[in-house]
Amino acid sequence: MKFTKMQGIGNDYVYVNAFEEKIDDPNAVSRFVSDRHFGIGSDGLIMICPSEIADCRMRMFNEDGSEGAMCGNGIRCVGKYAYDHGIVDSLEIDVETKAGIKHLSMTSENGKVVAVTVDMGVPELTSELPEKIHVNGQDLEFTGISVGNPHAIYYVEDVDGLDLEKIGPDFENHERFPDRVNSEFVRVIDREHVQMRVWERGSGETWACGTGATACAVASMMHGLVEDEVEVQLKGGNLQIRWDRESGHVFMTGPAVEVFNGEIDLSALM
Ligand SMILES: N[C@@H](CCC[C@H](N)C(=O)O)C(=O)O
Repeated sequence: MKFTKMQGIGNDYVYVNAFEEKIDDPNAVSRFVSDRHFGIGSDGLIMICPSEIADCRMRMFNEDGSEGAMCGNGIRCVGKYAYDHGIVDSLEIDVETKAGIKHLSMTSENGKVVAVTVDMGVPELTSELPEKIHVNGQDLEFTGISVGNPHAIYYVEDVDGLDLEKIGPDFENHERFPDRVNSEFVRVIDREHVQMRVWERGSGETWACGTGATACAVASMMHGLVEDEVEVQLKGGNLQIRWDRESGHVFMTGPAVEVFNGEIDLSALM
């Protein structure tokens, strides 16, 4: 199988051009290629597929093989791949996802895409503002936001000090979230900057999460903690999030990078 390794601020996926490649069992392929010791090494698998209603379609799979409805860092890389590899010839494109069609506005340098702004749509509050929860032996408060996939935002004083490998699974699998949840741990730095770490459903701690950063920014805006345009600082870099309250749409801007191309033998899976 031919693939391209790409990353958006350290949230890395194996991308497969499904206009040319066929994958019979993407869940198993995702588990196989994601393995950082026996596979390629990634947070999951993303397929760039033909679409009947948009310029292309993104299917994303977490490291554990589960399919996600939306991926903020992934969709920026899908846009870059589609433009740089000639699937589209416009810097303004629509990408079909399981969470609906997303519009991408891309910026290029020397004919290659370097940054992408994604219209993430209208976020939805999925909890009380905030809601109490007993998790990991503590009484905490979270704010639930859906941007096509589910997020729970927790405000903490010491983001760097959290042992996410230890506590993450309790947050992900809490009974309040029957479909599991992506969990964001957030510190407000000032009215224009927040720091965030994420424990992703299906992939564990990743260096960044675009939908998570969007949800965290929107929660912070709803709580009146920050302005309507904010920089979210993650382990792998920064994302700009802007909420246009008039239309309700939220926009995420960040880089997209191609790391290398390769070919992998999948016969071990057959
Ligand atoms: N890393 C992604 C989110 C991937 C999907 C998520 N783990 C889920 O299962 O909902 C991002 O950048 O948004």
